Amino acid sequence: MQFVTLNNGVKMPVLGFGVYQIPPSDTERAVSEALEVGYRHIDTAAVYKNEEAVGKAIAASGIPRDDLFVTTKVWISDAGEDAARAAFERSSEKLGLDVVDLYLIHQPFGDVYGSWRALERLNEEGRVRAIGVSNFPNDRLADLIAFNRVVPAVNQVETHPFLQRFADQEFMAGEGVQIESWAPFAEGRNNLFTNPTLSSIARAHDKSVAQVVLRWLIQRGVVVIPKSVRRDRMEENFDVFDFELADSDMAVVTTLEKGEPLFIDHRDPAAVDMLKGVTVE
Ligand SMILES: NC(=O)C1=CN([C@@H]2O[C@H](COP(=O)(O)OP(=O)(O)OC[C@H]3O[C@@H](n4cnc5c(N)ncnc54)[C@H](OP(=O)(O)O)[C@@H]3O)[C@@H](O)[C@H]2O)C=CC1
Ligand SMILES: O=C(O)C(=O)[C@@H](O)[C@H](O)C(=O)CO
Repeated sequence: MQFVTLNNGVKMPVLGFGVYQIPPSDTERAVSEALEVGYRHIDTAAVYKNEEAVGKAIAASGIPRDDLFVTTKVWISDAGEDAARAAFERSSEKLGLDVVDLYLIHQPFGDVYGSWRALERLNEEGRVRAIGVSNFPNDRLADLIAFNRVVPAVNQVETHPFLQRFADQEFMAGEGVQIESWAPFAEGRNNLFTNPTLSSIARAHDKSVAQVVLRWLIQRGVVVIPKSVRRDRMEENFDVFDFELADSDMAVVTTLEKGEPLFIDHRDPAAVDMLKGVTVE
C-alpha cells in the first residue's frame, strides 16, 4: 500500500474502501471481505447508517487497530459545536472505536464553524487523529482556514475522469489540504466503464477501466475510496500497484473533462434544500 502524509504527519492509505449505499444488512459482509482482500482504509459516514456494521466487521477481523485507517463524517443535522461533539460520540460508539483516524464535516452547510471547533477539540484530545472536510468549494475552504487554528487535513470531493479538479487540487495543495476523491468511477455514470478512451488505455496495459481510473487518480496524488459489494471487483480495484500509466495516458484522460458535477452542485442553493432533507437517524 502507498500512503500520503497529511498536514499533521498522519499517514493515510491512498486506496480505501467506500461504503455509501451499501445497505446496513450487507455492510458487515462487504467490509469483512474488503479487509480479507487487503483494504485497511474504510470510508463511512453517520448518514450512511452503516457505521455499526463497519464496526462489527473491524472487530471480527482481528486486524491490529494501528493497521487500520477509518474515516467517518458528521452530517448537516448535527452541525454546531455541541451537536457535532455528540454526533462524534454516537459514531465512535457505533464503530466500536475510541479513536477515529479521520473525522470530516460532511457538507459545507449549517454551523460549520461550530462543528470545526468540536473537531479541533476532538483532535486535541486524541479522539480523532486528523480532521477535515468534504464537499467544500475552494472559497469556503479558504474561509475556514483563515479563521481557524487547524487547517483541514483533507477535502473529500467528487473527483473522476469527467470532473478532474486539477485547479482545485492545486489550490488545496497550496493550503496543505489533501484532496480525496469520492465516486472515483462516477458511480458508472456517462458509461464510464465502457468509455472508449479509458478502454483503449486499459487494453494497452492489460488492465480494466476501473483499474486505469484508480491508477490515474493515485498517480495524480488523489486518495481514492472505490465502493463495490462484489468481492471480484474489490480485488480488481485493489490490484492497481503493479503498473504505471505513461505521461501520454495521463494526458489523454484529461480530454474527458465535462466541467461540472454529475451528482450535486454544492454552489447551487437547491443542493442545501435537498441535503437538508436527508436524515441521519
Ligand atoms: N463525501 C461525500 O459526499 C461522498 C462520499 N462518497 C464516498 O466515496 C465512496 C465511493 O463513491 P461511490 O459513490 O460509492 O461510487 P463509485 O464511483 O465508487 O462507484 C461505485 C459503483 O461502481 C460499481 N463498481 C465498483 N467497482 C467496479 C468495477 N471494478 N467494475 C465495474 N463496476 C464497479 C459499483 O457496483 P457494485 O457495488 O455492484 O460492484 C457501484 O455501482 C462511497 O462509497 C463513499 O464512501 C460517495 C459519495 C459522496
Ligand atoms: O454519499 C455521501 O457521502 C453524500 O454526501 C450524499 O450522497 C448524501 O449522503 C445523500 O444521500 C444524497 O442524496
